[in-house]
Amino acid sequence: MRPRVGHIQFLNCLPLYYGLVKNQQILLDIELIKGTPTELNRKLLARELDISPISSIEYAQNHHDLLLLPDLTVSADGPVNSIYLVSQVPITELDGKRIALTNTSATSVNLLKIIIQQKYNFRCEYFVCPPDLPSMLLEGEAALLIGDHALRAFYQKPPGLYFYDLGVEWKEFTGHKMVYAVWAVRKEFAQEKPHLVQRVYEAFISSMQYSIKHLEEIVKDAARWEIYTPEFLTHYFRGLEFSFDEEHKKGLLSYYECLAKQGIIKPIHQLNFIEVK
Ligand SMILES: C=C(O[C@@H]1C=C(C(=O)O)C=C[C@H]1O)C(=O)O
Repeated sequence: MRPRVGHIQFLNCLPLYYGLVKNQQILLDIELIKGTPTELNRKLLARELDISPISSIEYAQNHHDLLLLPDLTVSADGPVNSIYLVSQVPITELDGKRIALTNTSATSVNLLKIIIQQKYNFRCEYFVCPPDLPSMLLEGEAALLIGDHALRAFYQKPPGLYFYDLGVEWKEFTGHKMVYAVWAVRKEFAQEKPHLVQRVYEAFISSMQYSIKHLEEIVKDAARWEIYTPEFLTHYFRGLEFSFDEEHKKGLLSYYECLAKQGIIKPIHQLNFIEVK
């Protein structure tokens, strides 16, 4: 059976997908399954996927069953430009209010809870719903959107709303980079088929390297189908980081520490990676 590999169906992962498409052979040798982060999180744990990008919190919650792929994340150093708390009042007036959370996210909904409680010292009430801004704001004072839903909302900026980039809030609060997604493989699969994991890993790494060199080409292709200007897309992609270096590790462990402090996860101090050649 070909390895079943997840793909986040947001523009933020287009640079990683783009290079795979250029490498036609790998697309014949894997089954690529698209979904939102929460769909992919669920599928990897349900053994419906073998390797996938998942929400970074999901690794912390299931690290006994998973291994990380080195050198790959979806991260940002400050502004991420596609994770917004959209509010009808300034953020400083949100204490005690209801906040709608998109059902597509796991990392960012918990990042928001950290920001609200540990940075602002507020208590809010949260409810989860599909990412539709008008209906979210009917019931909530503010709404959290991620990925393409957040990008679109920001681009079309309805009047009278305040937009808070969670990457900026996190950077102000901790001084760290923020890691939103990591690539993980089920431990069992990695033990049984290390050569396949190596192959998929190499394909993603060369895809990432291709994309960094050919950003203009990706923007041009994407702009044909999207509402955004090429300048907007270039700025968006340039703000994203796909690597996993020491600074990303520090940022990720600091996020895990904040989550544990708030009782959302059990403490985790170590990241376990597959061995690659
Ligand atoms: C940068 C983003 O990061 C995403 C946010 C995720 C989450 O909140 O669980 C998961 C995967 C990432 O692709 C985004 O969606 O805009």
